[in-house]
Amino acid sequence: MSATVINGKDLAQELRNNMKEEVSELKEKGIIPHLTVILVGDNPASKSYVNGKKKASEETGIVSDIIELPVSTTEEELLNLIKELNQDVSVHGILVQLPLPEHIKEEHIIETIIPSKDVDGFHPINIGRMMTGNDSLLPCTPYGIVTMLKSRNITIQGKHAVVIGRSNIVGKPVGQLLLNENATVTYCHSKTRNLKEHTTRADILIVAIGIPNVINRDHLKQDAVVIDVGINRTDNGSLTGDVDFESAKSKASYITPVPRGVGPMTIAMLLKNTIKAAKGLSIN
Ligand SMILES: NC(=O)C1=CN([C@@H]2O[C@H](COP(=O)(O)OP(=O)(O)OC[C@H]3O[C@@H](n4cnc5c(N)ncnc54)[C@H](OP(=O)(O)O)[C@@H]3O)[C@@H](O)[C@H]2O)C=CC1
Ligand SMILES: Nc1nc(=O)c2c([nH]1)NC[C@@H]1CN(c3ccc(C(=O)N[C@@H](CCC(=O)O)C(=O)O)cc3)C=[N+]21
Repeated sequence: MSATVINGKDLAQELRNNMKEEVSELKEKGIIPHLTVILVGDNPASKSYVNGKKKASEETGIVSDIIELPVSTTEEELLNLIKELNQDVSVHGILVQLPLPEHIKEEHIIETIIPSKDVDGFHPINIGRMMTGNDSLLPCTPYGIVTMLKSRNITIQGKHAVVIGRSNIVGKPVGQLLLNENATVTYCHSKTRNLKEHTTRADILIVAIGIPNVINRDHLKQDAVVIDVGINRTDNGSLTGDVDFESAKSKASYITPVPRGVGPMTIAMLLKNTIKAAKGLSIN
């Protein structure tokens, strides 16, 4: 038996097709959904992600602009730009691409974005609302993962979900969303002892580490659902996940590939959040 592959690229395309209609309905009411992405410095990987976001936005009719700033930009300058965008009624979503140069404190930036325009879902207000189960803009990668599971009617309730990774942008919030969906959640990280003892108990295994191919079939329970969040660039320039795909595929029931897995879903959820922000659905 070999796992069913959940193709995030195709699902993201399907979602974008549906969003096109929603965007044209908004436009008829005079609302043009508008996302502004800020990129500080010239990290090539960040540039490539940001361009992917712009392309996907435009496909759905969302207006998207990229503000590119030099690496020498001060924290104060960036904060002032965000405050201007917070006030600009034509802008519905603000995304500051991470990571930022070392002299800029990420939390200062994230906390300055008005929660109603925080389409990344990283502001403590949005995180807090997610934790309390209230309406919020959800972090895009976790939201994309839950959407992928639901698209295949994979039951989350009552399942044991094991998350490897506890970053603020992926690991922690994906565990919280799965808990909100009534999973029993275990978090693992770099200090976890006997990782395999935990992972082999997972019905759903979420891998968000950032080390190529460290998880393989020996880490899995038979027929586990495996979601690979990792994006690692190999020496020959291609992308690979944190999961050894061929090995894991031979034991899993469902698996996501890299590329064409979680990555495109992250962008689709960003667009969804931008539309939600444009509708003014989040009360901040
Ligand atoms: N597909 C997508 O849309 C996205 C993909 N990514 C990718 O996902 C991966 C993770 O990203 P991110 O969460 O930002 O990364 P971070 O580096 O912030 O976090 C990595 C996590 O993995 C844990 N970890 C590291 N080594 C091990 C190990 N040997 N065993 C178990 N746990 C370990 C760390 O533990 P500790 O906390 O103890 O240090 C940490 O919690 C990266 O490859 C990134 O590129 C990220 C965002 C979006
Ligand atoms: N403020 C902020 N928000 C983010 O959401 C954010 C960020 N900063 N910093 C970096 C990470 C990473 N991330 C990805 C999004 C899409 C793909 C994606 O679409 N990947 C394609 C491949 C793209 C390619 O070929 O380069 C795929 O996996 O198929 C990957 C990674 C968002 N991030």
